[in-house]
Amino acid sequence: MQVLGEMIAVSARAGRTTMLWFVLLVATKAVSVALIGLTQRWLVDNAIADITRGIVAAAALGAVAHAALSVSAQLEVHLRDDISDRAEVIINHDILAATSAVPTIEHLERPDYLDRLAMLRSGGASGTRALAVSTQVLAQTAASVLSLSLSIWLLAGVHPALALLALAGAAPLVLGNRANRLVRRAMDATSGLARREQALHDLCVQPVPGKEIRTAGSGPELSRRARTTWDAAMRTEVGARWRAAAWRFAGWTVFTAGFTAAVGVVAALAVDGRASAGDIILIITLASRLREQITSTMFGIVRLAEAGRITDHYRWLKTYAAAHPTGGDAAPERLTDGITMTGIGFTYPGSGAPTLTGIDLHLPPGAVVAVVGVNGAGKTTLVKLLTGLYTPTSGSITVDGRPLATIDPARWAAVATGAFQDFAKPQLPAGETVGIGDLPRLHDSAAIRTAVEQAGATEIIAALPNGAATQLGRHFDGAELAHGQWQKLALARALMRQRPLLRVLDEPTAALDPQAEHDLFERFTTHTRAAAETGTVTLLISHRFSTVHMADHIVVLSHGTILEQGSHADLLATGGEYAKLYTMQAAAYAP
Ligand SMILES: Nc1ncnc2c1ncn2[C@@H]1O[C@H](COP(=O)(O)OP(=O)(O)OP(=O)(O)O)[C@@H](O)[C@H]1O
Repeated sequence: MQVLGEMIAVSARAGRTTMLWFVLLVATKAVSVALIGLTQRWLVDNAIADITRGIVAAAALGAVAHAALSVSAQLEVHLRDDISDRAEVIINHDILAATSAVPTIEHLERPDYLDRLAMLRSGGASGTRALAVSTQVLAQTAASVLSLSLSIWLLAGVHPALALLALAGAAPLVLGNRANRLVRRAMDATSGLARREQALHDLCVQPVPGKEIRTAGSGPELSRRARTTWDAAMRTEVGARWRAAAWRFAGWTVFTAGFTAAVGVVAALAVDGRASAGDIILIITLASRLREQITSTMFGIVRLAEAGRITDHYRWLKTYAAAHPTGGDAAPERLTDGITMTGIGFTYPGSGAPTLTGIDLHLPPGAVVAVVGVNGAGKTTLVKLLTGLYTPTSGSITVDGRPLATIDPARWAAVATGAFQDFAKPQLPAGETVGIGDLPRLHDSAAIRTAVEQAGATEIIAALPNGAATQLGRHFDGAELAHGQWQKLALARALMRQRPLLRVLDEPTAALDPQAEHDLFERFTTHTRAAAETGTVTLLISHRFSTVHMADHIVVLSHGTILEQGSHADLLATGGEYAKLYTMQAAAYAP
């Protein structure tokens, strides 16, 4: 019932008046078929009885019924598509809003969420279109049922046994429904495989991974895996389709047997003189239309079932978003006490082992804190918790003594900024690529210039044919940049907010050479200390110790726990893990 309510609500939002006109049209079409059968009977009976006025009236009424049928059939398609197009825009907007409304990114890494999103976005009749057209299909199906019922009622008027055609007619509906359920279940069961195949396919055909795949010569193996995955999905789907076809065939066999029997009954009645010539015409007209009426009813039910499935995913997404309410307190304007993590533990959803355990860490205001550790130690995960992209499984994070959980995620995001190792390459004009780092100043060219300068990207913009106005990226025939140049722009984006409370730099310079990284961080730390009145905490993750040693405080992570922490000098003096790694790297870089 809720699914039905959701379908109707979407169409009402797309156009209430157009929808009412549409319902009126399909009802007219449904009644026209019965009227055509009746007028033909009157016409024939009046012609045999030689009643001129009756012939004229039946012919006129028949002509009106035919005209109503063809006009409503034409307009029906136009109105249905018009409402569906508008509804589809609304649905897509809702999906995007529901996806981006969730302040954490957990859902974007959850397979069940991605499966539902993939099914919704699959396009065509099995995606959002199915929902967009659902109310119109509902009205059309109701009209088909009405038309079918009128036909059966008229048939029963000639002889009650002819009403049994309804039973025969129900067979394709019932068995067809069973067939559709089979196919639907198979499609749901294979959506994960389809996503896996798509991921393998993308690896082979997209330019960035394609380079690596071709050099390694792993293309044939990946294609083989994609094919195996595809075959497995297809086997399940094709098997289900064959079984569904068998059920449909059985349904139509029952109907054909019933139709043959009905023709036999009418022939016997005519021989006995209990049926008029008009009755015979009526029976033939209606019975021949029965097949079309049953087909459209069945087709309508299939599409409604599909729409129900899609509506269910759509409602799930909206409920998921609603379960992550936004709102909360304002973030402080400046930090006086800093950010504190107490007893933090974190396990990724669906993962058995914790990634972080027992993290106790104080990030003082105005400090530059570096986090080091081997790959997989949990550095990025720590950043995800501090920026609010994930919620800790245990423990608490406080900002100037206030729990981060009570601060509005959107307002916390507005005072945090970050540059990440897996940075985005927004294909926008160069200035906007940087400006989106602080939306209110998207077109503030002075602010953009400053951020670009601090990120050491001035020369990159200057070399573009139209400077900051140059469209970037190949998707839109724009200028393409080198990977490291894109990374510098990502860094500039993170610098758009000049006075954040938290600035996260998660290996944002991995594509730069060590000297460039060193110079950049020197500028950064100077800048952060200059902005001391805001108390900005800068959290820096880097594998390069020549950069790390500039930090005020260094945290060494290992297997999700803090191994040691202190200043560069303290840690060297302790002679622990940090001292070992630092000495090793210094020796490797020594001339
Ligand atoms: N989305 C995720 N779902 C499940 N596990 C994850 C996810 N992201 C990371 N992990 C796991 O968490 C652990 C820590 O990952 P994290 O990215 O925090 O490490 P890191 O120290 O930043 O590593 P690197 O230096 O390579 O960037 C890894 O074992 C990784 O497999």
